[in-house]
Amino acid sequence: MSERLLVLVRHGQSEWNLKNLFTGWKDPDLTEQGIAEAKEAGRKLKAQELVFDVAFTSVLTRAQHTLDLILTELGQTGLPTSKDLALNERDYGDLSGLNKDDARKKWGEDQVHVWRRSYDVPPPGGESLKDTLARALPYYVQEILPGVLNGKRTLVAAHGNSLRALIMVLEKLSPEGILKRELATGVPIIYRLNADSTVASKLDLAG
Ligand SMILES: O=C(O)[C@H](O)COP(=O)(O)O
Repeated sequence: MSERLLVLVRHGQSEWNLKNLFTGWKDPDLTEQGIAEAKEAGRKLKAQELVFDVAFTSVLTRAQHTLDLILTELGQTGLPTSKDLALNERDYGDLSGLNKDDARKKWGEDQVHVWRRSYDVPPPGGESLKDTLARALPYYVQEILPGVLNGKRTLVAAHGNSLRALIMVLEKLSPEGILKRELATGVPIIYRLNADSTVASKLDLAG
């Protein structure tokens, strides 16, 4: 029986994470720390003796660069990889490029938290987590999940909110449950699925 392996990893720290700017669909690369985090993610996956058959990432540089660094650490460069906008970060709309602390000063702590973590309240001109889920979930169901269920060991390098959307489905979290869920940069989460696509086991490689 194949193992139905699905590993999710958020990209390493980006230049705009470091500057504390809303990023969304803007396309900064990784910082030195982000590069180190991605390499460390690769080393952690290697220590778990994981080998992959396919990879998926977004069309944004920070996720693709993270994937490249992980695959290099694993000695698996050249792995068949699909890149799709469906896995992009949530579009932060008019907030993109603004400093998160400046936004809190302007709109208040609570409003900014609602924009960043609520399920269905979009930031001005941008996507809510629900909107993000509406484009990430069909891609997961149609492009990623069938391979996983057929034994293709799968690595997904994407973004805080596109992965929160998938995690909400995988872990059957409520809108209240996902509100509190934070994803650290460069920390792989290893899922093994049952044949019915529910989660059989989960291992978070934090720390
Ligand atoms: O797009 C961004 O700004 C970050 O990647 C994620 O932002 P968040 O922590 O506000 O969801």
